[in-house]
Amino acid sequence: WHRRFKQYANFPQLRPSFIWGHMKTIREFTVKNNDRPGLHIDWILRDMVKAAGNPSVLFVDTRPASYAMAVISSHEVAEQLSRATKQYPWSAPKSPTIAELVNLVGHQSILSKQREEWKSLRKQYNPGFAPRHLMTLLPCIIDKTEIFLGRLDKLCENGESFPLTDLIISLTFDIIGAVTMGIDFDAQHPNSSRQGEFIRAYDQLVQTFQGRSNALPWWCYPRLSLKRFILGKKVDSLLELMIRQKHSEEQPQEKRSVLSLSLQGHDELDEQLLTQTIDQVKTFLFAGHDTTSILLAWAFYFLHRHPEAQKALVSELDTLFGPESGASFELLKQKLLGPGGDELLNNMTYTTAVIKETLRLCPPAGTARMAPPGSNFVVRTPEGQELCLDGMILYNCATIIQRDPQVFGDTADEFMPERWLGDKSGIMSTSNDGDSSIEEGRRFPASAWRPFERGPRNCIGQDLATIEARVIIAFVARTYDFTKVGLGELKRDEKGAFIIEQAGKYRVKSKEMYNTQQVTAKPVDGMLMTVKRK
Ligand code: HEM
Repeated sequence: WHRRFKQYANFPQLRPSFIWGHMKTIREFTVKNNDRPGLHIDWILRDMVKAAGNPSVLFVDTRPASYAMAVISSHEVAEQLSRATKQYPWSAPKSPTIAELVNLVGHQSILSKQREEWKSLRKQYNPGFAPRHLMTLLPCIIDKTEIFLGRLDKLCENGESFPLTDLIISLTFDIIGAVTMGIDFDAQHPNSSRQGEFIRAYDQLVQTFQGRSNALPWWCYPRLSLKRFILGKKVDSLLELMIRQKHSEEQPQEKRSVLSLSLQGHDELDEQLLTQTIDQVKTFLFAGHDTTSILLAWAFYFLHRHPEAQKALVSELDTLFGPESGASFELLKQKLLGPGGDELLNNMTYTTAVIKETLRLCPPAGTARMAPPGSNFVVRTPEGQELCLDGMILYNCATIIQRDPQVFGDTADEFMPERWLGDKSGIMSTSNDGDSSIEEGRRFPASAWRPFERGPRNCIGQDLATIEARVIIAFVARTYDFTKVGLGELKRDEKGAFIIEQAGKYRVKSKEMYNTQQVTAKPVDGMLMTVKRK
């Protein structure tokens, strides 16, 4: 109890219980939100931070079930964790809670490795994410998008509602499968029972994470953990077969795929290389499809809800690609793959602002770090307090940070892509490490937008994700109209028209959409929609 009531006693916090720390508080705040079952932990933490008077660091004690935690809700403090420092040249160490994902990403994953081991992996895979190389992936992205459009057309014909996130997950999985391994997983096969064994096993594995907090240890749910373990092993053995096959091919075509980069320079595929490769491939497959699909599902919902944003987006696409390309897949494909295609993509400023604003409001992922006990890792809060974070899990809560009214003003909770338009310095850039001030050409401090996190351990796939998102939006936004069904459905007046409320958005019929936890933050009902051709 010394630790509970002495070590972190000076930290801003809600009143802890003698035995359960803040576990009971979390439960109380969860119950207060029981009209939103399965609500993502970020929203519970947001309420707790508000109740504590909005401190930039909130102490949340989840011992004995897990660790003591510092919830970071200020971009200035978040930046002190993610930047390179003398003490931590590659930013503060990753949190041990990442071990919960071991069946999904493996023990050797680039996500969890530290120091030199991580650095050499990052160096190994960087060439696969260089901007010039990414542009060579455009034909593949477009081919897979064509299959997706075919699936949307079928849904237009039958008028049935469907979870948009699932449909996009199959698309982004097909893309990342091709990019990572040079393999066509055919995840978009219309008949799911005829999909390959790998896709089915993988899907079952991901399902075991539904509705679970990643912060609790495996022994809190032993049966589920066993199921995860078995499915994880099955996925590994299927990947092993594919990797062996690729290794035996004389000349891999995709020289910069994650798989080729893993095997480069190795004639022998020994056990160590095999395990290492399986783990990296698994990591990229997961990190590379799930988050991007969440981004797109929310982006289409926001556009459905915000008619002015939808109009501005369509107008940009018409201006850049020509209005006739809105109804013709081939024409748009030619423009994107023809000379100047990359420039057109780069000029999709409004589309990029839509992506940026979606990721601000609904960040699919975040980062958790840990300051080892005795490391004397001290941060300075904007309030001028110095806090030693030793022994704590440090959670940069992007959902809170990116909705900070001190940065984004009264409209912090509103979807307003325009807010990014005056921002001249590299609209998606997360590379100016360590800077939490407002530099020239920016309207907001760079560190206040961190869906890909920042610093040396920022997301390696961020440019790929935004290229994918731009291409998919370009093909979809002028051809299809999505309509939300169920939660977050829009209200109509007696003439059947949607009703505008303040901030230029349509009013919802009853309850707002929200995110739930499934490793990442996913729309609770999978974003149930119907779709029509315009
Ligand atoms: C909208 C899409 C995406 C979002 C929001 C996102 C977000 C993030 C975040 C927050 C991190 C830091 C995680 C941590 O510190 O634990 C991260 C790391 C990572 N992401 Fe992404 N990501 C996206 C897309 C992708 C894609 C497309 C790929 C792969 C092709 C990818 C691969 C990775 C990898 C390998 C890391 C670990 C990097 C390292 O530690 O060096 N991500 N991502």
